[in-house]
Amino acid sequence: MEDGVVSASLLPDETGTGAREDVTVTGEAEQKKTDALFKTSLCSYFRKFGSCRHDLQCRYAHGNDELRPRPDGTWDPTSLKGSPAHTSESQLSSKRKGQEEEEEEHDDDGGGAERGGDGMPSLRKCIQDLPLRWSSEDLNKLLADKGLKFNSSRKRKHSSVAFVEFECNEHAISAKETLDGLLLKSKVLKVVDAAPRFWEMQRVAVLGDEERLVDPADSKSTDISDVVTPLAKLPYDQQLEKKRAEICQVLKKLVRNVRKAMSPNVPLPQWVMDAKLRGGLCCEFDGVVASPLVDGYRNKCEFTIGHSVDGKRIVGFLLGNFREGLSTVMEPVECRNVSSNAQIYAKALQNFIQNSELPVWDKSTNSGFWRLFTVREGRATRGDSNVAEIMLIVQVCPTGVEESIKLKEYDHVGQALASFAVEAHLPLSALLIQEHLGISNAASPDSLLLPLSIPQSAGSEKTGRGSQSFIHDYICNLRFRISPTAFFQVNTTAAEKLYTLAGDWAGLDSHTLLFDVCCGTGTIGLTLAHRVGMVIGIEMNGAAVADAWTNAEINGIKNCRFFCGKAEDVMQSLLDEYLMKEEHSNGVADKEPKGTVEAPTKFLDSTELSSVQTGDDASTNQNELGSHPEDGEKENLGSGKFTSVVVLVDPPRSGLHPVVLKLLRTHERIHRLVYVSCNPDTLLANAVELCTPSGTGDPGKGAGQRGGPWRRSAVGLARQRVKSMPTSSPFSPVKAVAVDMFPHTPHCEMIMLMER
Ligand SMILES: C[S@@+](CC[C@H](N)C(=O)[O-])C[C@H]1O[C@@H](n2cnc3c(N)ncnc32)[C@H](O)[C@@H]1O
Repeated sequence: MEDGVVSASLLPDETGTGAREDVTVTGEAEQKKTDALFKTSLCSYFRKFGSCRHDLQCRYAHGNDELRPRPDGTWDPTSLKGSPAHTSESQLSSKRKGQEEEEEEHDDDGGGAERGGDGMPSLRKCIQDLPLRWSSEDLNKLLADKGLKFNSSRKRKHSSVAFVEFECNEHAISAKETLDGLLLKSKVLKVVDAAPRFWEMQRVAVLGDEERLVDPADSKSTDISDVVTPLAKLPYDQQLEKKRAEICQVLKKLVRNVRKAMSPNVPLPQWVMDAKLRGGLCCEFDGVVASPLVDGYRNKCEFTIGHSVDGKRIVGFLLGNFREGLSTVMEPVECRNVSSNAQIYAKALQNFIQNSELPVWDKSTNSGFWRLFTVREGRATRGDSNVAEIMLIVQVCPTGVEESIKLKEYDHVGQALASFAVEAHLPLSALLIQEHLGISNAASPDSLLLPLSIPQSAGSEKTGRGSQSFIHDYICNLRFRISPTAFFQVNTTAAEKLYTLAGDWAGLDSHTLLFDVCCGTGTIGLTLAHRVGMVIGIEMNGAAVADAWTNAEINGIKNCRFFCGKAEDVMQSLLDEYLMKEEHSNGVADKEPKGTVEAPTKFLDSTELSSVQTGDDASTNQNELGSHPEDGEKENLGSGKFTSVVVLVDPPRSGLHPVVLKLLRTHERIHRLVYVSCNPDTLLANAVELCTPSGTGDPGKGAGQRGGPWRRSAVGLARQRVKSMPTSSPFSPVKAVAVDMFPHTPHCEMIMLMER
């Protein structure tokens, strides 16, 4: 869900999949060594703490000695070797080398402003009133022109401030003397010490993909609400206007990037030629649909358990990204997107944990017990804003805790939360412990989930001792079961608007075969099932697939099939199977699509659920839970009645896999595509691959341009990849709309209809 930078818990995309990539696994060490990027970046843990548990097997360099150049000959820009100062002097004599070794030592012990403390001038300076258009490169040029030496600099476009770190007082003082008061483009520069907190926040803002710069002059910006909901201070209509302008830019960029990707001898598609008539946009844009609920709209919040600045145990949000040096957690007060129920439960758990003997997770040592707290809410009926069901998930790391102590603590926390629910008259339907041993709090969907019993008096729906492992919500008049790790849109009422629009644009009828790619619990496909011949849902999370089958059953929907697997692995065979069925008059396919498994349709109790979640072979589940119902019916559904195939994709923030893009491009039966996206940047990149006409030139050409792939933007990579796309008819963007699913944050969901 939302923002890697602020807190993993609040990113729009809640795939719940994948632990951090930078976690080194011993067994992979050899393979990593052959990786061209092995040891080409500095290890952040080693840099900060002087050691790293992966030791020699770490894929990242422990200090500048170990650092290797990148395949294009450049150095990690955060390293001394990659700093502009070093680069400009790297050809220097061996005398300089001795100095460099000294620098490395400083770098490895965490150096920086701390050494400038104790009354000494800070080594981290904030330069104010710089030109807004300047990037770091412009700033570096100024520093180099003035002969100033520095370790690193950060300047974002559209910000008037920059941060520069110096190696020693002498360099810092010299920079202040040279730059403070300097007249630059009719502004007088000001150089001040960067306060550690702002330094950290700036690092986070600069490295994140959000426009979330913090003005050091604004003391209020230490407020966690500024980090979690940075737009909250703007009136809502201005937030919508800001998002509208940003989406317009994306729509313009599609035109520019497709033009750029095309070779000059290929005629421009009509939609590109018509863009001028639309003010540069690639297609009609229907603006941004407002969220029906603007405050407290989130039905899911993930709270980090950690320490406040003064060492108090807190259940709240991280001030920034730990890798960027931030591990402070602040209470979620005044975060306008968080519901009151979530705030209340967070406080309740915080009270419990403050008295617990077990430690909270410490990111610097990767040890501790209490880690993350998730609150998920479901409404009683459609349109009803009353929350009827709440699921609480407490994530812990039980490593090193005696079994009996651990179980006692589970019991205690369960009792405490259940009693609190009764006292506070709050619903409590599901209460689970998630055991997770990884370094990052992002547990994989197959981590162990233990349902705790909820006493009779707690909870509004489930009574008696025992616990269910799911909650329910309503979208477009349908009831949905939601498992702990399954994705469900966090703003339910806005999701209804999104799904309705997507369905209206898809041009559906009873002869349509609808593919719902990345279907989660089946929400989109099931809400549109009555308008099509058949829905095929594809989803990689097994628990979500089980939910989707159950949701079809709860709502009496019979024309939907859901498959568990990665779209890139299973979509081709599903298209083959279901379209082949249509071609064969008996409509029966002999084989299941390769690598796919239809999930069980039966309701799962918590034991069965955890067998799905612990990654047991889903076919075993199918066998254990009985044969697939409606087998006979399934054979009839495809028999020659589909006159159109529509694909609706709703991928995670990273967008669609190249295999899926190629399949969409090359499958001759797919003429209409509805792309639902929570990340306009990846939609843009994917649309470049889908919409650029074939014949764009030599695939090898340009491969070496602008450094290696790690230096290119997603859209730059897409322009490159489109050159190897097999000759095929391109899609044209037809119309786009955005739906504001995330008021007060910079995020926005959008839909683009593409046809050919
Ligand atoms: C943005 S959510 C959309 C879910 C659903 N359409 C909804 O609105 O509730 C993306 C979903 O894609 C799934 N997913 C991520 N990568 C996938 C892949 N490669 N193949 C299939 N599903 C994937 C995630 O598990 C998640 O459920």
